[in-house]
Amino acid sequence: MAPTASNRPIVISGPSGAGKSTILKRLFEEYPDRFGFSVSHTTRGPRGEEKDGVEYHFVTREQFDDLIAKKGFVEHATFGSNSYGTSIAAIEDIEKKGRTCILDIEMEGVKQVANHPTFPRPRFLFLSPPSMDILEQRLRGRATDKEADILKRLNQAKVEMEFAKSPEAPHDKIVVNDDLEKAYQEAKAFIVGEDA
Ligand SMILES: Nc1ncnc2c1ncn2[C@@H]1O[C@H](COP(=O)(O)OP(=O)(O)OP(=O)(O)O)[C@@H](O)[C@H]1O
Repeated sequence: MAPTASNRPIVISGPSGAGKSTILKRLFEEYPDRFGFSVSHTTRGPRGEEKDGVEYHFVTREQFDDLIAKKGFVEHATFGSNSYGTSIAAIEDIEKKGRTCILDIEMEGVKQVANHPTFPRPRFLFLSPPSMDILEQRLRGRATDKEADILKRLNQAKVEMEFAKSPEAPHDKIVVNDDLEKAYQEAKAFIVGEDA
C-alpha cells in the first residue's frame, strides 16, 4: 500500500538532547493509535529477552549485506562490529497497520533517506536546541550520560547544527525546542496538522 499524503513517514532528527524522545513520547500519548516506529534490522545477537521481529529483526551479516545490495534499507550504519538499518519493508509494516511511521534517526541516516533511489521522500522535521549552552545543561541534567559521552554528543551536535543550516539539508520544518509546550505544539502542527 503506497503511503498517502497524510500518512507519509516523518523523519525526526536533531542533536542528542534536543528533546526528540520527550516530544515523541507526548505525541504517542496524545495519539495512541496514529503512529508507529519501524522495527530495525541488526546483525548483533539478541540480548536478554529480546525477540526477533519485536525489538529488532535479527539477521546474519550475509542477509544484512544482501538487503543493502537490493537497496532494501532506507538507511543503515555500522557501530563497532554491528550493523543496524531501517528497511523499506519495516516502514511498510507500519503503513499496513494504517499508521504513520516515525523515523527517529541521526544525521548520516537522514542524508541516506533523502538520497534513496526509490523510497518516496518522507517529511523531514529537525528539532534544534535553543543554544549549545542549553543543550549542554540538558544533557547534564538528564544524568544518563557519562562525561565523555556528553562531550562526544556536544561535538556531534555542532556538526548536526551546521548540517541543518547547509543547503543539502532536506528538512521541511525546523522546530526550536526552547519552551517545551511551544515546541510540542509546533512539532505536532507539522506532524498531524493541515499540512500533513
Ligand atoms: N524544552 C525543554 N526544556 C527543558 N528541558 C527539556 C526540554 N525538552 C527536553 N528537555 C530535557 O532535555 C533532556 C534531553 O531530552 P531527550 O532525552 O528527549 O532528547 P533526545 O533528543 O531524545 O536525545 P537522544 O537523541 O540522546 O535520545 C531530557 O532530560 C528532557 O527532559
